[in-house]
Amino acid sequence: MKLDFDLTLYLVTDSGMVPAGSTLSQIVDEAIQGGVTIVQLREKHADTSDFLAQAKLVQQVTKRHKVPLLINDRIDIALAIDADGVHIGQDDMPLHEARRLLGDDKIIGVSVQTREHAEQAVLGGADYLGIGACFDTQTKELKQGSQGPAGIRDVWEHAVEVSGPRPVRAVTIGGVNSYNAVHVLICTRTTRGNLPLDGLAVVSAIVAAESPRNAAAILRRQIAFAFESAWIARTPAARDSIRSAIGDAFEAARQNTPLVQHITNPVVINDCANACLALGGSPMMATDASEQADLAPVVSSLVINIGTLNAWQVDGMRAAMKQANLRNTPVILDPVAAGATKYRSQIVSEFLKEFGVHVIKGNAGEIAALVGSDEMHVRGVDAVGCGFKDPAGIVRALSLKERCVVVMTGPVDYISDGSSTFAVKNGHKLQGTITGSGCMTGTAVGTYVYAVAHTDPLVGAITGMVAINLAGEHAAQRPDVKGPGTFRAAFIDEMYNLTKEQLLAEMRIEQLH
Ligand SMILES: Cc1ncc(COP(=O)(O)OP(=O)(O)O)c(N)n1
Ligand SMILES: Cc1nc(C(=O)O)sc1CCOP(=O)(O)O
Repeated sequence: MKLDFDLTLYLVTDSGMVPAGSTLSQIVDEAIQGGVTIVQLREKHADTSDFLAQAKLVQQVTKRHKVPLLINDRIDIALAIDADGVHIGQDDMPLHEARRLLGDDKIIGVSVQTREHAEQAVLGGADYLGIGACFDTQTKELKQGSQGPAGIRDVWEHAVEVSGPRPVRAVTIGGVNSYNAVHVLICTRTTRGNLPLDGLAVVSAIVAAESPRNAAAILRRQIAFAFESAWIARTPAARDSIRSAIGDAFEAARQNTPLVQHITNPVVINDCANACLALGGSPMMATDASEQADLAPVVSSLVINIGTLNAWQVDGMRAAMKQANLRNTPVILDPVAAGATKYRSQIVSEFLKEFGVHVIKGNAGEIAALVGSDEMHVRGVDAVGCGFKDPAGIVRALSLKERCVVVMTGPVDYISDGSSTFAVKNGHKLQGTITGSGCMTGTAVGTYVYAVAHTDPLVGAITGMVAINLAGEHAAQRPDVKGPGTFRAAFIDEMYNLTKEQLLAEMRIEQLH
């Protein structure tokens, strides 16, 4: 009978990374104690006798812990030590030959890079797939480059589709670590059925870690978080109590004073800091990469605004998002003028590949650029065009593509988590006459999203939109407001003065999906 196996945290070894004074067997031992559930011995440069000797040593450890041991590429070594199975790549022995030699009781995993590879492996009877490469890696030279979580999802979805009622099992590999583990597992869930990968495969994140045991334990914690996460695809029934949830999120900010860390542009930095304070948050505007790790433990949410992008800001943004992702702190991305220049488009696409972002907030032109629609465009920082035929559908499509909540601002704001989509019809046209009102919207979302992010970032995003738009309406009605200058000050005042009762009585939201 085939051994039951658990792919949750899959350690692939590389003895070239073992630090002086340590042995591979010790590392495997520690890693299993930290939570590794399956081990693959991968010796790319060892001759047969060294490989065999290493395999025997590592097998003593895996047997002691009752964790399966697979052998990379070498069926002969697997047979010699009676390993639990093998892992083979596209250039190795064909699956049917490996199966013939090993028999049905052994585990055979196959590396796949494309839908076609996945289909062949599934139909050929692979026990699991190793889909790669997720990210760039220092561990081996990649023939085809990395696909990012969205590319891995595409292959995984196809594998699930062709494997019928009992989906094949799969992990992804390549550049995976504790910082990006949650992002990878959330972003690779299938669109239909919301099916996650079975786990993650890593080499350097454990073998080269200072403490393989701690590294494995942190990875297990992150994987468990991702499996339990409700960040996407909630059921529409959960929306019944949306109004009271919005009221609760609004109040939570006033009670808990979330620390909203911004890396934003100098044009709006002061307005955003004041808006955050007025709504009940505590603004932090630290931009340097070197201080993000120290700040991260106390940050409630992170707002990344690419308004005046430059290389050192990008470094700070990367460092901050990496830390936020490790702590599962909500990240709000404002892709200002994405689509206006190649540089911005490229940076945003790299960010969305590498980091988990929980809310994207943009105007119609920015959202069009991210979703790949030519119905709207960006001119400078403004959206131009006649509008989307189906704005709610566009927002939902981007949400499903990026696996996050998407807010599209405009005369009507559209907000979707891919499952439910809402229109927020509050707001005043004077908001469009001052610089920074869009950026303050990102701040508002960041202020409210923290409290509910782990259960429902959609609620936090809608709360931010309703609160800021009501403040705009209230400010515009004031007799002392004569135009953009007086509106700007009154806008902050009305954020400060807004009450939960007003919010609940005056919000104009409509559920569209
Ligand atoms: C779990 C897992 N997935 C993929 C691979 C890569 O295997 P392969 O394509 O055979 O490349 P090498 O490992 O031989 O460099 C893997 N080893 N494990
Ligand atoms: C062994 C291997 N296979 C890959 C694939 O894409 O199939 S990537 C890879 C190396 C993964 O190492 P690390 O976790 O250190 O990035």
